[in-house]
Amino acid sequence: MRNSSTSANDVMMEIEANKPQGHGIVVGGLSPLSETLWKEKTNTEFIGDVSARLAWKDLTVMVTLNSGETQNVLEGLTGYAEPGTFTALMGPSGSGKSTLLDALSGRLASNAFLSGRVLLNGRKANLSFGTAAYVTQDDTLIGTLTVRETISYSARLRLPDRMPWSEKRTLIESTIIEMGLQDCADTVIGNWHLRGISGGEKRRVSIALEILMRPRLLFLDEPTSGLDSASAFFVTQTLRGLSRDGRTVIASIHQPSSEVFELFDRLYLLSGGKTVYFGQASEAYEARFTLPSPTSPFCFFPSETSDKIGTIQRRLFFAQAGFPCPALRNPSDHFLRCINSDFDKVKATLKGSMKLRFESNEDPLDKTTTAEAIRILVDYYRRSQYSYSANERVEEMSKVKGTVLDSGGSQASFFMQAYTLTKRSFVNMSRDFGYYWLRLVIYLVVTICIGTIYLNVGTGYSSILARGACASFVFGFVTFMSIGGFPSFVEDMKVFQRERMNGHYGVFAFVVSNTLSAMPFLILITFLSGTVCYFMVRLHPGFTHYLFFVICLYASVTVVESLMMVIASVVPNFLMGIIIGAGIQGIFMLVSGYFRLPNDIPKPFWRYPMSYLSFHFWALQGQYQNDLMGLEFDNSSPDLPKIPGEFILEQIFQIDLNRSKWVDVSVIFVMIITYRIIFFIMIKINEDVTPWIRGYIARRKMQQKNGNQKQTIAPYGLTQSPSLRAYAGNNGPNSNR
Ligand SMILES: Nc1ncnc2c1ncn2[C@@H]1O[C@H](COP(=O)(O)OP(=O)(O)OP(=O)(O)O)[C@@H](O)[C@H]1O
Repeated sequence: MRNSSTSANDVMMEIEANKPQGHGIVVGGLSPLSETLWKEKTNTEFIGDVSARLAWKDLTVMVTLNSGETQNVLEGLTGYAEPGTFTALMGPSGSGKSTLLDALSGRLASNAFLSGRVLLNGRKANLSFGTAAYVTQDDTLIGTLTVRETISYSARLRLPDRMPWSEKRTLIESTIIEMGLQDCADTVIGNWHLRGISGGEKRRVSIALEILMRPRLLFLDEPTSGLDSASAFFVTQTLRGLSRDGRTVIASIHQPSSEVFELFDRLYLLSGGKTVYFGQASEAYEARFTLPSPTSPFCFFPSETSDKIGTIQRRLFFAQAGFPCPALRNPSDHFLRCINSDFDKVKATLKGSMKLRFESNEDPLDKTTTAEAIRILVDYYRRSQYSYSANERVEEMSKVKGTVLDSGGSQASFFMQAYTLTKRSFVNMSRDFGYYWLRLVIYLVVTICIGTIYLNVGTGYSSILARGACASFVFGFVTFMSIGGFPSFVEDMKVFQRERMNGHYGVFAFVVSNTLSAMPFLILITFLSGTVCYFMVRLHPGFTHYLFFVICLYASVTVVESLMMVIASVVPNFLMGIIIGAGIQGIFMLVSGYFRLPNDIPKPFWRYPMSYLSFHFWALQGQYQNDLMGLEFDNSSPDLPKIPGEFILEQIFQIDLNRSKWVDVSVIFVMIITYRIIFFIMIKINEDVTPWIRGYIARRKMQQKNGNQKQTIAPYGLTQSPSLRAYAGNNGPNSNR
């Protein structure tokens, strides 16, 4: 953990090749606003050329499968991405696009091992969650916030506290303009009951959040997936615009239209984890263009063609390799058609006239299998000028050592993070009808039902059991209904995970804000419904008795929420989470002392420790005392003396009267704090320990398999992917994570 006054050296790795001369004069590729931001961050007047030149050489990624078998997902990839360019990773499904993106951005899964070199500005890149921005495929945004609010909260969470609000606002507004979101800036993102912005706009909001800190390197996983062709074009055009601002943009793209394809600068085409093509996107297929001079160092065309200078029709990569793009076929469709082996299966299923049509086609691709086409293309690329020039350029780039700016992590203080998150969460809860408002309605309806059924319960003989049953229902079933908030918790966790992966704030700030923001709603719900229930049933009269009842109800509902948050941190699937939460609460209810009296509960396990772990048990113990103590009840016959509440408590409900009811409710508050601590620990375990254990298991399985087979599978030098711990430790300027 580092303290918040991050030194310039922590953030700016060294300036060698581009060392500025004089005082504060060199600003490479940064807009004035970005420059201000970086100056805040680096606390220095000197900023060298901070553009990101990424190169990778002989990159191999091997994954360990459950069986212990290993599989090479990427094999010996070499390539580069330069500032001011937009590089598209393309390939059929399963070709390794996402894995390449993850390998370059330091986000590989724990069972994945990497060999080869990834260099950022000539230095071994440690891009683990921070140096670059990464936009994932899912738009996990808060549906109730407007676009401007979403970006503003993100800015407050990450920009330094001491940065004036006017500057922050300029940054927010410039980001909105840069992403072309002006028209929908005040429209809500949208959720199940709020109609919001379109899919393409959502994607641009996700990108806006990541470019807010002005990263020099931007990774995007399938930014156009699920969008119609117009939205996909607009998103890609925006990405190209971002690259033109001196940024390095790399995106995996599945099946681009020809208009989208034209926007790519470089194309990295993958099949089965191997390079099929890497070079200018326009040079992959037949095109009309101007040849460079044969004496130019950038003239990489085959010698027999490089003697012509001028604008001519060229046969480029795919045509040279024997697979020209037929007229009227979208080039990207053609590339994927060439390298997607699923087409072999499609061809095999064709019969009759369809098959004949395929075989009589002029396209050479129809006369060979896709597997064979892939083999030819991979071999052709390996021996081509394209591969040669890529290797040369990577070598050149690895020799030039430059500045690496660390754009990740929040620069805001813990208090700013906690305050902003609490406010954002509160606003979301108050706007989302499904979060608490619906629950308030249901709670009121249910408590009115309870009130009418136990109306004015009195102190008759039969009311003894009725009071017990009423308390048991309120503190058992009514608190149980809090489980209904679980889907909202899961959504919160998704947003948290995305933001956390990109270093937007610390775990502690999230846990604190999550606790505080829900508090007013829970107080409102429990005090309103508790009041209805208390006065309709006419429980033990007196203000302290009323207060105890509602406080105990509040504590019980809050403890259920805290338990469900712990479950959400472990099981992020809402159906499974609800089932697990219901199961745990069912067990706790069983040992609460109502369905089986405390002394009758089997001692091992059920009485000790289960009943003591059950918050229902403590709530009932407290409420029984609160309700019965000091009252007198009619006996079964009018001739018999009245029964004191203390007698019922001790003899019938088996309550320990030596313990104050306030102690009982305090235990529930201790449980709330304990669950919140467990919640914090579970998040940390998920971030730090789980990937380590998974990696260890993967390594062990691989070693065992190697031992059994008496051969070495893992190539020498394979290293495991970095974990989130590395990210939090190295990149977060805030020590308060
Ligand atoms: N951590 C992992 N463990 C096991 N297999 C993996 C792992 N990561 C990737 N793979 C496998 O590697 C192959 C490539 O996966 P990857 O997600 O990179 O492909 P992709 O080209 O992005 O596919 P898509 O377009 O469908 O997202 C797949 O067969 C996938 O199952």
